[in-house]
Amino acid sequence: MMRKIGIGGDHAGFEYKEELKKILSSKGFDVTDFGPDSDASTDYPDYVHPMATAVEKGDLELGIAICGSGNGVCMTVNKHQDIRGALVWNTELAALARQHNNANIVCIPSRFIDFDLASEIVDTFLNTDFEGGRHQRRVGKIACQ
Ligand SMILES: O=C(CO)[C@H](O)[C@H](O)[C@H](O)COP(=O)(O)O
Repeated sequence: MMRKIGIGGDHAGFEYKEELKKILSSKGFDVTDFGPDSDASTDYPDYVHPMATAVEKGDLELGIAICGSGNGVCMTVNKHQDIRGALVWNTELAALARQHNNANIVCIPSRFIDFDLASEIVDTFLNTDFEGGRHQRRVGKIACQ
């Protein structure tokens, strides 16, 4: 079965989003693009809130959020109760975000890493499993009651 992935961000993430979509589709992922549809200046919450909702509902397995620093999209998606968004700038952090934190959205700072690294980060994130065990206990304690 095709894995369902979301992608979204803002104007600063637009170019990376377009290239990542092509790569992911060619690898057989079912990619939903939440926008924006151009590099015109825009506001990342308008695109990544809907993506976070889709991940929360289970309509998508994982999400990719891209803005200039990665912080804006990360702050936004982490407002959702069942989202664990991780700001990631190398492949080791991408693996740890999945292995230890069961992150379900990777947040990428397009203005601070080159595209090849962003693509490697996404590949690592999508292909690393949560380890569970002691990490499950900790992840279970993240949510506010
Ligand atoms: O929200 C951000 C900072 O956390 C993102 O990096 C945005 O992409 C950035 O703020 C956009 O900046 P711009 O000057 O409006 O292009």
